[in-house]
Amino acid sequence: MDKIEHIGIAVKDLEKSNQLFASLFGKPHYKTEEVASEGVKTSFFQSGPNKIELLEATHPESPIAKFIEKKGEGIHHIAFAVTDIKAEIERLQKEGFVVLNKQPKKGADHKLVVFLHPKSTNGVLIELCQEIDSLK
Ligand SMILES: CC[C@H](C(=O)O)C(=O)SCCNC(=O)CCNC(=O)[C@H](O)C(C)(C)COP(=O)(O)OP(=O)(O)OC[C@H]1O[C@@H](n2cnc3c(N)ncnc32)[C@H](O)[C@@H]1OP(=O)(O)O
Ligand SMILES: [Co+2]
Repeated sequence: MDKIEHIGIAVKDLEKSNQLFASLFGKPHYKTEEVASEGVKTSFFQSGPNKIELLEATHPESPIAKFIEKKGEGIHHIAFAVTDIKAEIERLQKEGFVVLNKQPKKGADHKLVVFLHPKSTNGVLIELCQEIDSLK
């Protein structure tokens, strides 16, 4: 795992939170993207080398809707950049982590992604991301 790729924050109202974080960072988000397969609408902010991903649920069954129902708005996951997501899945399964999707799936911001169950990572939902362009 090379670096933190982004921190995901669950929000109820993406428009409102876009304004809030634009005033926090002093600049607007650089993109918004819907990921229908995840039931989310996202917006991304760049702050120096760091990225923040705001996520709003697009339907009640969305992981974000369930998270907010249970825990309210707040940090939802930490995503790490990896160079070989398939090798990482193998490695982490051998290490005993619970990989939620054995096949990488299309994420936002031009990435392939995998998630680890928070119960296997001290209660923090971990996402692994590989740039789609870097696929061998
Ligand atoms: C891919 C687009 C974008 C990107 O970056 O590219 C994204 O990041 S999309 C982000 C949204 N998608 C996901 O989160 C996919 C992975 N998540 C899941 O598969 C589920 O949310 C899962 C399995 C983590 C939980 O789903 P479940 O149906 O089991 O919900 P429960 O409420 O029953 O949760 C079980 C248990 O886990 C705790 N939990 C749930 N979410 C989180 C979280 N984000 N961080 C920490 N803990 C979490 C929840 O509190 C329950 O624990 P308990 O002690 O039983 O209360
Ligand atoms: Co994410």
